[in-house]
Amino acid sequence: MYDLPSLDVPALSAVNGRVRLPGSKSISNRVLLLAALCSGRTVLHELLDSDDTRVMLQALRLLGCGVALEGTRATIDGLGDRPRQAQADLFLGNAGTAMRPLTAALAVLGGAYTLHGVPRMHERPIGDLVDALRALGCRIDYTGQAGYPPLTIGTPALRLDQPIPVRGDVSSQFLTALLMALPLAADQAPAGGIVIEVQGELISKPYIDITLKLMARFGVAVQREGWQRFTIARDSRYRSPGEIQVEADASSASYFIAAGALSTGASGQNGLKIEGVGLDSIQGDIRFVDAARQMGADITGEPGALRVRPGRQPLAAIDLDCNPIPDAAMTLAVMALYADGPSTLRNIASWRVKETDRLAAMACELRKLGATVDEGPDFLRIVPIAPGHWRAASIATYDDHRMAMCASLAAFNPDGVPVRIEDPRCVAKTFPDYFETLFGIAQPRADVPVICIDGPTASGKGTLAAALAARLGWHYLDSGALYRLTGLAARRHGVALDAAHEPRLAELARALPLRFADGRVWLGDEDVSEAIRAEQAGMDASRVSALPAVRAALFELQRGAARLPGLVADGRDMGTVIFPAAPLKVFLTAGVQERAERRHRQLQARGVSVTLESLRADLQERDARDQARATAPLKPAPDALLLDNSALSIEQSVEQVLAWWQARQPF
Ligand SMILES: Nc1ncnc2c1ncn2[C@@H]1O[C@H](COP(=O)(O)OP(=O)(O)OP(=O)(O)O)[C@@H](O)[C@H]1O
Ligand SMILES: Nc1ccn([C@H]2C[C@H](O)[C@@H](COP(=O)(O)O)O2)c(=O)n1
Repeated sequence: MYDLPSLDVPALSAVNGRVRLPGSKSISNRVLLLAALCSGRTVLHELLDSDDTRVMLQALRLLGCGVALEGTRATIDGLGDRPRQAQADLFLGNAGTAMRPLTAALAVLGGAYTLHGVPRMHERPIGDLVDALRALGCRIDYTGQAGYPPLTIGTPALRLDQPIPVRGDVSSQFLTALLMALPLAADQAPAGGIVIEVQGELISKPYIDITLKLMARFGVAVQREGWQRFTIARDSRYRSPGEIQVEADASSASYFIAAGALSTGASGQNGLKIEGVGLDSIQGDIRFVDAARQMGADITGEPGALRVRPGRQPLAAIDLDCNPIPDAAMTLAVMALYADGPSTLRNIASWRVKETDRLAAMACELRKLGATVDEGPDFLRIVPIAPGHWRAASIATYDDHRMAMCASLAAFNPDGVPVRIEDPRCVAKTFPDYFETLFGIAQPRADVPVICIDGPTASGKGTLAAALAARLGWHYLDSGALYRLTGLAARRHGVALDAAHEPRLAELARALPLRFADGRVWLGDEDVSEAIRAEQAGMDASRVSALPAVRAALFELQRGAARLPGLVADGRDMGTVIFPAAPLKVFLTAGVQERAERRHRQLQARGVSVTLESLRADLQERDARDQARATAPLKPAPDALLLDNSALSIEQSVEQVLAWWQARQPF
């Protein structure tokens, strides 16, 4: 996950290959609660690991459930045969799929509970659900603003003989919450069962369908009359199905379907396989496929998977009632930017009470990209952006995961402008590794951005480059480590480090069995992290690096390190030979005495005893060799910016380079 203030997504041209998506949020939190409410043990496979499921899991633990988590597999021992905690304070973040159903379940069961969340959760209405619960005898009080969390829950005196009215036109989660909670009171039901009557036109019906299908898996079959009347039989009781496989998230699939549809060029033609969710999904957002097809996407179903290829381009404009797919419809809003005319997304008033007011947020952010957008009370009309008119924009995400994921689709613009995503961490709500997943299958429209840091020994290149990479969320290439590893491999094989053995040394370099993992460097089975940092290893590296065949052998490996979203590379020839087209090259220097002292302090800290004088001499010898060699000598690229950091702190050097980088950005 990118835990950064912002993430710059370079312009993208295509996606291809295969992608496996995390589990559905809607299914994950429903099955977690159902597993908690039944007797026996339920094993949930491919459960989503995200902010919203984490708050649910923590709440279930506090209520007394057995919860064991192993990767994406959760084992839940339900409260049907375990003592339930009669009191608990439950923090539910911004998870509507936890707040609403837990409110209903605990209000029906009774106890002394407090339910609260992040400030935005306290702005998301829950009054219609609370009214319905109070009408059947539940005791619920608001501790803040009436109609909104936080809430306290007491012990009910249930009256189940009359139909329970609930509004269906604000959020379908209120009905879902009642449906999942009321089987807990089935033993007190009248002979005809417990009846729920929906008032107003029910929105987001497919989500109710998921609820009913999952309740049936747990042994409770609800009788449905249209979308107005639901009856829970008197003998209803939750029973564990034993195991449940959670489908991949159909809403998350929408971003990859859109990316596949927007792909251009040969690399996108083979398409993208989206694994974990197929056309037979129980999730309502699978209907996004129909909308995307209507716009021209070429989507085929495979067992448990979808395949998307670019179809019609530009996409066809649409005019659609998006009520059944409120979440995935946000993806259509961005696809509309690439259409052949204005698109209208209707019946999306529920967007206003989601993680943010999504109607206002989407309109505002699409305009930043250059679109003309009309925002109505319950619709958006989006005029596409003509090629040549896309603007590089810094997109605000409003702590809303879907805003961030939608915004990334603007990177497929034909003008090749990058897009900046503010607070990319918000995707943790449903898809913590969204950007890593996208970058893993996306092709950049042009070269991946690279910042080169070259300079003499101990000038601080590695320290600066690693810090820059962390600040930007980019990859980091320590090219010196490759020469150090080659020198070490040669010593291990007894090969002399001289020109007479150049072909053999090049062979070793080409076949280095290297692995970088968890900050450690491995050569075959040996952890050589310390060994390659010895001063002798630096000197050996300097020797083998003077040989052209060795340099040639390591060329492709270094070039291949330039991966999305960007690379910071440090060495001697990053700017001159490996990445000559890099948009920012820095030649980092410091006085020789300063560098010798830094290295001296560094070695002392590692417990290595060496004199300052000998270090200084070694350093000068190494620099002289690196500068004098015929191939790729150490020297600044003609377009490099010089940075003498003798009198700068590490942080000052980092800020300086970031300022140079930012000055080159269009945002
Ligand atoms: N601006 C700075 N001010 C003070 N100390 C620094 C500065 N930059 C780096 N250092 C320190 O200098 C030491 C050498 O830095 P580093 O190892 O990053 O240099 P390098 O150029 O990558 O070296 P090499 O050429 O051997 O790879 C480290 O201990 C680092 O913390
Ligand atoms: N791009 C590079 C990187 C390193 N070398 C050589 C020259 C150095 O003396 C030696 C060790 O590098 P360090 O780890 O100290 O950065 O490797 C090179 O020629 N080209």
